[in-house]
Amino acid sequence: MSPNPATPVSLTRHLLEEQRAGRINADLRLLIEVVARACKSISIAVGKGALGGVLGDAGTAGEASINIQGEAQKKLDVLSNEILMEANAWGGHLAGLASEEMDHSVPISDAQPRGNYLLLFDPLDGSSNIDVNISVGTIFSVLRCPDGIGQPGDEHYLQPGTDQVAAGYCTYGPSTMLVLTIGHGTHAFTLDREIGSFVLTQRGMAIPEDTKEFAVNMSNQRFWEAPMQAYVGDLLAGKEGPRGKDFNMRWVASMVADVHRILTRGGIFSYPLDSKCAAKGGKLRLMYEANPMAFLVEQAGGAASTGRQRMLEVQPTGLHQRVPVFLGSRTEVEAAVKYHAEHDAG
Ligand SMILES: O=P(O)(O)OC[C@H]1O[C@](O)(COP(=O)(O)O)[C@@H](O)[C@@H]1O
Repeated sequence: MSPNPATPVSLTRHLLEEQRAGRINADLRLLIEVVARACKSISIAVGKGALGGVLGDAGTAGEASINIQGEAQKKLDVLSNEILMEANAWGGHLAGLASEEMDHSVPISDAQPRGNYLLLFDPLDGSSNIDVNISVGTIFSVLRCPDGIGQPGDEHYLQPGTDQVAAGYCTYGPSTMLVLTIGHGTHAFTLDREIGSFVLTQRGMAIPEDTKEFAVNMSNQRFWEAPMQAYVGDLLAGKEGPRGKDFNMRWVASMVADVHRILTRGGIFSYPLDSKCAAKGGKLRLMYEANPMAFLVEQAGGAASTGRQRMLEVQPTGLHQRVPVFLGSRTEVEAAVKYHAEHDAG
């Protein structure tokens, strides 16, 4: 439902109304505001591009800077991580933070103001698209810090996605948009650059049940498991095939952009298990990519699965754990899961 443009609702007002309704407390409300402000700074840096000297690889003297994922970091990966760390370390709402770009979580020190939440984030998603001016984004997830834990360690973040109290992403594209859930629907805010604040532009996003659009990196097809080969084979067979309808394909290779399209008009996004990433358990990370996106998608009436399990019920075993991902329009995710179940049933 599109809000009344005559009375724009800022993110601050929206969150205050949620607090008045007893759906969020002041600490979490202010934490989300801190993350949103950091995303505004990242949006400015991304928007400057080459003019800001932020394109290209991080690292010095031709030495690439490699992160815990074994990936060469981009300058914007490092800058975005620093912006989020700095803003949140002094926000006063956290006990600790964890990032795709850092080996281990970082507890808030006694010298800094502390809170009761744990923040996990992918500071800049879609890194392969940074230098070619295609939409990228920031993804975040918020958990409670277990009671009585002064200095949280990595093990305290290993909570299933159902324990998230908030999740969101910010996409840096033609416009900068923040998409957010606190467990009462999924809502989209657009950054009004003139006034410098996020304004509610879509309240209660709803993913269509059915779809004719799928998103997957088809170049990995030969590495896929048999059920995934069968599932996509039937999509490509179109209306002459067992699915009885034609499907279109899209792949931006920035999860935030692909998921935003799906939250806006439906579809299914998948990054399945393949023999290239099988040893790692998948390509995408559970804690700061799959879980926050799954929470947003479910709150918009969609579904999210590993292909074999509801994503939000996966018990995490590692901070940078990877999982297969299927999310989007409910009936289509159920269809993909059914191919895996039938295959596994032999
Ligand atoms: O390069 P591929 O195989 O198409 O994978 C693209 C996927 O990898 C990602 O870029 C991984 O995220 P990072 O850029 O944060 O590492 C996703 O955004 C995207 O969906």
